[in-house]
Amino acid sequence: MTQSILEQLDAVLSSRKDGDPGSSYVAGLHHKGLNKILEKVGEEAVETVLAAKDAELDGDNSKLIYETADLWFHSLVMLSHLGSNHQQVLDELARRFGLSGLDEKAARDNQS
Ligand SMILES: N=c1c2ncn([C@@H]3O[C@H](COP(=O)(O)OP(=O)(O)OP(=O)(O)O)[C@@H](O)[C@H]3O)c2ncn1[C@@H]1O[C@H](COP(=O)(O)O)[C@@H](O)[C@H]1O
Repeated sequence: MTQSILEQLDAVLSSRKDGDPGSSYVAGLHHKGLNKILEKVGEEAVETVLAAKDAELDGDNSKLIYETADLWFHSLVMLSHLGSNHQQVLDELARRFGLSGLDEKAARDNQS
């Protein structure tokens, strides 16, 4: 089975918990600890907000996409550091989507 990019990334992030902080950025973050990771998440969140404002002004979303990738990446490092992973977030979103999502699918299936 092909692994999604998030599954592959989670596996790498997890493996970096025992990695060499000198040769791996993620191992370096794990080594520095939760406060450093949270600092990065906060920093990337601010950069994402600023990029969204710029995107609204100039109509170019490329920096916004780049910064959002940085934010997602550091959020995944945070989850990994605390023993969680992306799948638990997807499960939570799926739970919220819940019945309304199933209704939409049923409506689409009925149309086809
Ligand atoms: N996807 C990423 C990724 N996205 C962003 N970053 C890093 O996140 C940092 C972004 O923070 P900044 O822009 O503030 O850059 P910085 O000034 O270098 O950061 P600080 O010194 O302030 O901490 C950069 O150093 C980026 O290289 C990433 N570093 C690694 N990965 C992936 O993570 C995996 C493991 O990486 P290593 O642990 O380095 O092997 C690899 O598969 C990589 O592809």
